[in-house]
Amino acid sequence: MAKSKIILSINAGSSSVKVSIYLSSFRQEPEPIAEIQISGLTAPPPRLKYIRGPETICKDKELSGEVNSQKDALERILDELINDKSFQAINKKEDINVACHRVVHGGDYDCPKIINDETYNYIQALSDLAPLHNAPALEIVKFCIKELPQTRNVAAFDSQFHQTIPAHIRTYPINQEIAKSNKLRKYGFHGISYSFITRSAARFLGKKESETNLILLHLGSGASACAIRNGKSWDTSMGLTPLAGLPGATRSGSVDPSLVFHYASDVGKLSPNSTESLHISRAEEILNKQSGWKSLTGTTDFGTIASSQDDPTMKLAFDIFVDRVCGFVGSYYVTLRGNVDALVFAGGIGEKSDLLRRRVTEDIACLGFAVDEKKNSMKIEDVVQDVGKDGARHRTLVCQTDEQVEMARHCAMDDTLFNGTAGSCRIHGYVITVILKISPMLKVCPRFVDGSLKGSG
Ligand SMILES: Nc1ncnc2c1ncn2[C@@H]1O[C@H](COP(=O)(O)OP(=O)(O)O)[C@@H](O)[C@H]1O
Ligand SMILES: CC(=O)OP(=O)(O)O
Ligand SMILES: [Mg+2]
Repeated sequence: MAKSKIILSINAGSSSVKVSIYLSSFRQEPEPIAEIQISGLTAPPPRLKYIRGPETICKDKELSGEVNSQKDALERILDELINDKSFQAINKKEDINVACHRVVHGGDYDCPKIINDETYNYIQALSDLAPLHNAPALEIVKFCIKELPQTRNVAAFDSQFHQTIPAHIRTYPINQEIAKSNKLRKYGFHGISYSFITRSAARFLGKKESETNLILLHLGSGASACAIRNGKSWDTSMGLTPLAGLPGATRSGSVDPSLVFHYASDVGKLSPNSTESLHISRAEEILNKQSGWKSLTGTTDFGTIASSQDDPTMKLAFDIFVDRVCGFVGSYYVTLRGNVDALVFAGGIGEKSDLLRRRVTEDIACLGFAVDEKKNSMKIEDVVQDVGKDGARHRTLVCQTDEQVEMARHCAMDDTLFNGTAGSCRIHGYVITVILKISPMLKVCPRFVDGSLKGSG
């Protein structure tokens, strides 16, 4: 019987870093032993929450100036875990066997990969297509490779779940030669979350996943919608990048593409914040980082917007969100031909704002969705909770999504990720030595290239 391993699941979102720690045996459900997160990176001061087993160690501690990026957040999280003498599972860095990283843009990858030279470079090349996510996630990967040399690093991709989107939905009506050579298509994101929600909702409904049709809403700092047809992604609102579709904390969501040319004369130029690892134009920077709730209201916290509806500015932001969300629900209702087992709300806003759920369901009542006022205003405590009105044509659910456990599951269920060979990685001058398990994989997988090991996941 193989030894249990400690898996660290690292979810670097645009406004938070959430880390869950699991004790895991091969092909068993990972057992959660602690979770720790730093949120509010776009609405300082950031806040720390740490739960170990049944104990809440720290609920909502304000952090002073030292945490400014996702990498800072992970550094702080690791310090907290290693210095917690009561946390027996991790006494030293070497106790962490696998670090699984949420990487938003995985291009054509359709499954998680061990991070080695090849996969690292592939992900880095996609950084410009997920400017709020891939570069910060890679900073975290780099940090782990340097600080946790004994740990196997795995990347799980938000885009991998959407590889099933059919050609007529994922193709943009542009020159197809250019589209193919530049890989311009709809990729879609939040897929790790959608995979968790689909499985959880199907189980809740007592249906086989492969027979379940859902409209899913992951509404957090970044927000998107997804149509699930027979358990698989059929359409989703984000596209080539996570900017498309719904507005978010700092993102505009979809706007007329020509808007960019009318915004200001210099927005096409490279932003001063462009770096070696991320080339971003002023236009992309404005639409990704200086739009959305921040530009409309001054806050990125949708909780504040929802609770300030007497203020016309806050009301406008809220109404815009309801309008755009309803637009996608209507569109996905049609693309699923009305075969919808449930509408599911998830993500920070979807799980916490009963007002948003009520307003959206009121506006799509013509499709047969309705929430029960009492059920909808109750605290969401289960993984999936029914908030729908008895007798409504379609069910309405809330799912407390868990991207970290979904990633840990990938690692626990897959032989290569859990037991396989880890490739070493040479990044920015660091040559990282790894636990190289002498295995049959050696024959087919890794090859030495100028001193570093190039392996495939
Ligand atoms: N009570 C609340 N009502 C509405 N929105 C909330 C509430 N609490 C938190 N939020 C929103 O949830 C967002 C975070 O969602 P989350 O899914 O955790 O974000 P991330 O995209 O960083 O993963 C915050 O930006 C905040 O706007
Ligand atoms: C893809 C995306 O927007 O992720 P998040 O909501 O975590 O920022
Ligand atoms: Mg998120």
